[in-house]
Amino acid sequence: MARDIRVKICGLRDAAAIEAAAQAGAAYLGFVFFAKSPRHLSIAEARTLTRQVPEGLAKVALTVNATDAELEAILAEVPLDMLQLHGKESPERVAEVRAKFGLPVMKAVGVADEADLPQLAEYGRVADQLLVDAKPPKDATLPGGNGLTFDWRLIAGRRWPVPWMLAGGLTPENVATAIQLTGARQVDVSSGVESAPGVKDPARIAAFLKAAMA
Ligand SMILES: O=C(O)c1ccccc1NCC(=O)[C@H](O)[C@H](O)COP(=O)(O)O
Repeated sequence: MARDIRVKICGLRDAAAIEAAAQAGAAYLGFVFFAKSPRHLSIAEARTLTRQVPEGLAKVALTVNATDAELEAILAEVPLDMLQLHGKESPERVAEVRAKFGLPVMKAVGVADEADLPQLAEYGRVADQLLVDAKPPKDATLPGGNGLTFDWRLIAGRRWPVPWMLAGGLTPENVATAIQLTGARQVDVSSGVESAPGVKDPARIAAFLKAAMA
């Protein structure tokens, strides 16, 4: 029987990948606004690309410590359904962005060990959703999209007051095990469905969705 799992494909940069994700049943598409990322889109590129997203898929803007002015500039041009805050935004900043911009906010929290878990409860009080991601290494250039997993047993059976999504090093090969171990109802992937950094592979996108939902 098919599982009712909602999948987010993050870091989309081309129409073929959007089509593959939509056809295979993705629920969310992520667009990265972070200049250091190989998945970065300019506002003009994002405006063009988001026009190709079929009705019903949630378009998520991923930002890192963005200022109000940066968020305003994105939202003035690009039709979006959710903001993903993937930097060091405090719980107060999450609440402020949510109130100011009127969109649901998903806060990413990096997990490496037990000590990282209280943050999830804290952000769960102010965000609409949580992205439970692998913590980036100290010397990483990117705060996410690094293709690293964390010990899924750390969050097995844990629940937070808002919906949450599992991320970090997921692939078509390991996503079913990750879902089984953690009880996640939503999963997110970026580098695990790429053929090179920033280059999405439509076949791997389809395989990921199939494995997540099987
Ligand atoms: O993907 C990026 O380039 C990125 C850049 C800056 C901040 C966050 C970024 N990605 C965040 C995501 O939501 C990824 O999908 C998530 O971290 C999982 O990535 P991966 O381990 O590559 O599947």
